Amino acid sequence: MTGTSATKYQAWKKLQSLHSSKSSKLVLKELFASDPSRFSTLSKSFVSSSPDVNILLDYSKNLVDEEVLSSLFELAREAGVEGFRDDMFAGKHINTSEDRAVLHVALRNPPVDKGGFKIDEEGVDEVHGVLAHIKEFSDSVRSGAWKGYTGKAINTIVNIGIGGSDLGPVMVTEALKHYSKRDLKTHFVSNIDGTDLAEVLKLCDPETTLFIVASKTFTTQETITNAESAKDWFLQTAKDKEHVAKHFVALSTNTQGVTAFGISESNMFAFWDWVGGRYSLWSAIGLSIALAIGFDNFQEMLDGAHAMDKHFKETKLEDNLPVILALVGIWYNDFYGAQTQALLPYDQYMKKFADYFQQGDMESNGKSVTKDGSRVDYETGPIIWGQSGTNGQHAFYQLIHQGTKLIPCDFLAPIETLNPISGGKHHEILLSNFFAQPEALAFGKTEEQVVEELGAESSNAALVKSKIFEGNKPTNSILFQKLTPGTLGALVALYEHKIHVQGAIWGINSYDQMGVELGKVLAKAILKQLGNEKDVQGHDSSTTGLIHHYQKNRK
Ligand SMILES: O=P(O)(O)OC[C@H]1O[C@H](O)[C@@H](O)[C@@H](O)[C@@H]1O
Repeated sequence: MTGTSATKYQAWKKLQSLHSSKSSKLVLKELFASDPSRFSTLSKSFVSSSPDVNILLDYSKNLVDEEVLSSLFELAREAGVEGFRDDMFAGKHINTSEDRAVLHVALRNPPVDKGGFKIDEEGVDEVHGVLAHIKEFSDSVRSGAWKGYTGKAINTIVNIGIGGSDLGPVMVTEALKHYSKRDLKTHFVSNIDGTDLAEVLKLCDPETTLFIVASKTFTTQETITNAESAKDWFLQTAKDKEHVAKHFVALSTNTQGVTAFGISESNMFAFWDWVGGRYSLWSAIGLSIALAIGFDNFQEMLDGAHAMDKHFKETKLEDNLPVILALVGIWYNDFYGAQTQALLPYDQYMKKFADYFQQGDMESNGKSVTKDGSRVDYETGPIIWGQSGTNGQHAFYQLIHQGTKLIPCDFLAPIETLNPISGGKHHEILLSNFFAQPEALAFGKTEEQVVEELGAESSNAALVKSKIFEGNKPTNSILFQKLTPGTLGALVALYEHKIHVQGAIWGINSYDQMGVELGKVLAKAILKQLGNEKDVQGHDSSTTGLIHHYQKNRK
């Protein structure tokens, strides 16, 4: 069961021996040649009618055969993935180190009488009330009914937050820009570097700007400092503190912190400790999303995620998209020694998708002890990276094709574009690349092909070698109908559940983030010492030397 060291599972041992005995025989060219129905066997669809979502996952271009796949599913069963999944949906405290439930699925759960899951946990029955508050508020700002302190409507939103209180809204407002209200500008300030806030404030008019202070804990140094500075900037013009109420709202679980900051409770949108920061875009943290794209679109995104939740909860493992993605990922991560996983959306709107899942995946599964406190003796979470195609093709694909590292890639693309300019020509070119890259990665180019192509020049042996593509590089292809709010919701939930399944198999706690603490504590201690050289105490010679160098040279 979860918390167990993964190497103890029989299926894990079996996979190790399968890797030793047959990895050299898992050659995509041969696997495809010997099985004409490989694509139809190893591709699965997720279909929802409300909202309308259609996602095809083709995982046939992976270095797996029937035996490997069935052992991977055995591993999932042996590790108790199904029970652990059900525990999450039931509100059990699967975040053991913090003794918390993990209920981002409750944020997109319809009422039980409308087909929602029954979840018992404090706060769950408040979810729809907060959604109603988000609707009421976003409708009133978008319609112009909400007025700033001089009676003007709001035309600029500034979300101040960091990590999970920033990355989700940033990714989604970009991904769903097509649906956004263009006369309402949305900006995001996250970095403590004053440049971030200063540059955004240059674009704002205090009379027409609404600041959203987004922080689960309301103690995060970057966010509180940025919010204080934004308030000072606002009051330089507005003068009267009473006006803050019209221009500042808060998204938080910390009512006391919010009111101490000067934001009234009626301008606070609550959420609960069972919402992890990196899983919070579905909560009040999504207020900037609802403002940008309207509440109906926000709701459709929640519904798309819920449809994926149902699929994850109710579909047998062999047909379960998040489980399949998780298991093939584990095959490369733990048996082939792959260090990274690339996310490559062929949709410009999804250009922040990989950035978003850097936190989603790496903060969740970047752990090295199991839930029962033992050091793992296997690899856990992969390094997530990527960017939108075809830009990546002209930047880093060289290394994926011909470098020495194994980089499993997920390719994602919409069948229909939202911008069919020039008669759809751009989209056809984009998709031809989406189809070509996984094909090239899988099947490569042999020496014979290169020699034939080069003709007379083939006497140059080095040139021939440089043009060979070894191939056999694994990919998943995810083809969805169109980038609608519902589809985006389903795609994000797909990857969330992939992370959950991998964490369950590795026996780690995917829902705490102790690793972000130490640096924060040290920075606070150092901040107190920066004023005076004499105060710089308790550090190694490198850190002391760096601080002294700064102190001597600052102006
Ligand atoms: O919303 P908050 O509380 O400001 O936290 C912002 C971020 O802080 C830390 O980096 C982590 O805990 C993240 O998971 C979190 O998203």
